[in-house]
Amino acid sequence: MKTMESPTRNAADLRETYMPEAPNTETAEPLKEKVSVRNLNFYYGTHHALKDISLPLYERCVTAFIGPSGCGKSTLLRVLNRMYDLYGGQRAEGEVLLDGDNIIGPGQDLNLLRARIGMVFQKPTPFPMSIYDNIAFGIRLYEKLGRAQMNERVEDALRRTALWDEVKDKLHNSGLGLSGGQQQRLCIARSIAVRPQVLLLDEPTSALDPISTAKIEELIYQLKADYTIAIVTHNMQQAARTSDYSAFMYLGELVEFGTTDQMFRAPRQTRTEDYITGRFG
Ligand SMILES: Nc1ncnc2c1ncn2[C@@H]1O[C@H](COP(=O)(O)OP(=O)(O)OP(=O)(O)O)[C@@H](O)[C@H]1O
Repeated sequence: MKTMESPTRNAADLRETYMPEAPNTETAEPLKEKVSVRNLNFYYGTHHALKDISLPLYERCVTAFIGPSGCGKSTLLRVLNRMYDLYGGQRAEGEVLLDGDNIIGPGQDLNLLRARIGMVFQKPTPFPMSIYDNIAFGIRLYEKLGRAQMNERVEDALRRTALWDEVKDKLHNSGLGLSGGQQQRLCIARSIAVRPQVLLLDEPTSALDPISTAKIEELIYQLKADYTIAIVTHNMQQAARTSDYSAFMYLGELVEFGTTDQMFRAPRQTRTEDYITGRFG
C-alpha cells in the first residue's frame, strides 16, 4: 500500500513537509548498538530472501525499514525475534547480536528471547479475553506477581499506550470489543508489559484511520525513551516522522542505511531517492 501524496516531490521536500523538526540524533552520549545485524542471509527453502544484510539498531532510537513490496522488510523483522523458527524449511545464517549475544545461534531460550524482543503485527491481534487479561497473560508467563503488583503493571502498560482513560472502566470487557486503533494500542501495551528491550512493529498502522495512526506515531515517539524500536512501513511520511534511522531495502539487499534526516534530505543512492519520492515501487 502506498500513501505518497505526490509522486513528484523530491526527498528533501518530503522531509521538510512531514518532519519539520527532525528527531535529535545528535546526543551527547555515543550511540550504543543494541542490535547488530551482521552478514545476515535468510532462506525460505531455496529462496534467498535476505542477502548479506549488515546494519545496527541503535539503543533508544527508531529505525524504519522501507522498500518496495517483497524486498524482505518483514522477513528481517521476523528474523530479529526468530519468528521463523515456528516454520520448517526456513533458515538464517550470519549473526544478530543483542547486546553482543548472537540470538540466531543455537542454545537460545526462545520464550525468553521473545520477552526481550517484542513484536506487533500489521493487523491488531488481541487475545480473545478481557482487556486486563490481554496484558496480564504475557506477564504471567514470565513473572509471578501478586494481585496489587499485577494491577499496577496492567495500569502502567495501559497508561504508557495512552489507553488507560479509555478503558479503565471496562478492564474486564473483551479486548475484541475495542476499536481497531485501540486494539493496536492494546497489542503494543501487551508487548511492553513484559518489559522487552526491543520492540518490532510490522506496519502497525496500515489498518488504522488517520487519528489512530497519529496516536500510534505519538506513542512510538514516547516509547523510544525506553525502547529500541524497528518499524516496517510503506508510508514514507510515517518513516520520516517517526524514525531516527532508515534502512532502504531492495530485492533482499540493503541498499542504503543512514539517519532518516540524511536519507530523506540527501539519499546517496538513486534507487533510494526514486523510491522515497514515489518514482518506483
Ligand atoms: N513464507 C514464505 N515462503 C516463501 N517465500 C516467502 C515467504 N514469506 C515471504 N517470502 C518471500 O520472501 C521475500 C521477502 O518477503 P517479505 O514479506 O519479507 O517482503 P516485504 O518487504 O515485507 O513485503 P511487503 O512490503 O509486501 O510486506 C519475497 O520474495 C516473498 O515472496
